[in-house]
Amino acid sequence: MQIKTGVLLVNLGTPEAPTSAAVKRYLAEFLSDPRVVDVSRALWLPLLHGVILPLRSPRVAKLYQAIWTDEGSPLMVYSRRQQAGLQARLPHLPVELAMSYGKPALAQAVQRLYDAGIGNILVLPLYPQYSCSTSAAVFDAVAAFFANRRDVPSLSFRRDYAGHPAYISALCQSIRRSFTQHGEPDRLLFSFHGIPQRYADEGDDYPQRCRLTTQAVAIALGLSNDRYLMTYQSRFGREPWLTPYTDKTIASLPAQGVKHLQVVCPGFASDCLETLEEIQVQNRDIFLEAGGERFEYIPALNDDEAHIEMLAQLVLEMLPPA
Ligand SMILES: C=CC1=C(C)c2cc3[nH]c(cc4nc(cc5[nH]c(cc1n2)c(C)c5CCC(=O)O)C(CCC(=O)O)=C4C)c(C)c3C=C
Ligand SMILES: [Fe+2]
Ligand SMILES: [Fe+2]
Repeated sequence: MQIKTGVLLVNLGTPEAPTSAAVKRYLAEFLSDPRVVDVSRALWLPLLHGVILPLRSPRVAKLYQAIWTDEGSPLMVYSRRQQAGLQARLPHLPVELAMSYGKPALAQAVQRLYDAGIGNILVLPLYPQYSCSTSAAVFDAVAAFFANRRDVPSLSFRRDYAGHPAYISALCQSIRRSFTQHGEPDRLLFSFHGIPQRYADEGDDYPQRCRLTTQAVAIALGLSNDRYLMTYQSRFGREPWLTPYTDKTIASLPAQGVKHLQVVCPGFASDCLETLEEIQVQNRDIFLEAGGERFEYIPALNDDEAHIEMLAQLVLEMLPPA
């Protein structure tokens, strides 16, 4: 009998509504994962529930309100479109979407594949650059689902796709489109979500994976070193995160003669709070207030045809030989 294969697409997750209560539920689950915040539970959980969630949830809910669409949170809207696009492209393989935090819950998505008699699961985290705080959290959750079961299926886990030619080419297409539409900027800034510097010091190769993507795109676009920069955004908490920081760098650029800036965030498969609000609103303001003149944010790959085709290629590469 032939073993049936199914695909599990996984992204981070997002609140169910742009309300303080829904954001609190989402952040409570997300920030309780030791893969995300690894400090001692005895110290962290009282601080999280007593201080961080009550203060942060109402503030962040307002930010979500600013980007919310009629169809819901952008991250969920684009993730659903990616699932539908990939399912249409690969009609013979069931494609499930799961979120690490919130809904659709990963355990339920895996259960659906399990109930459908899938004996081979291809797990594709939608994080182009591996990090212990994201991709490894997906790995843990899939392993936890099967921890108490007798019948574990075959599993393939795509660690990341930071230098995959189809990913680099989809990014280049999107950047070229922006250059054609707005003209070539003085600088192209590649901004990636940050992680604590300590995680990298302890072995997370995320910064190397980000550099690989940036260099591959810069080479493919023929950009010389003085035409682009790479930074890290979305810092959380007090300890040092990867540098240089996106906001500080952007604030310093106009004084160096950079008046026209374009920003691309290759680490986000879908637009979300961190791109649509932090980059497109907050960092645009920082640039203009520092004397910049033109700022354009280049959208994430979202449901671009080239992105769906790239996801299909990744899945086909994971299939066992016929
Ligand atoms: C607390 C530490 C955090 C680490 C480490 C972290 C890593 C990390 N995150 C993403 C992708 C996304 N993060 C998003 C939101 C977000 N991230 C953190 C914290 C950490 N992220 C918080 C607290 C939040 C929520 C918003 C806020 O309170 O500021 C999102 C957007 C979700 C959405 O609903 O739109 C994404 C996507 C990556 C890729 C990454 C490590 C490489
Ligand atoms: Fe994050
Ligand atoms: Fe943020």
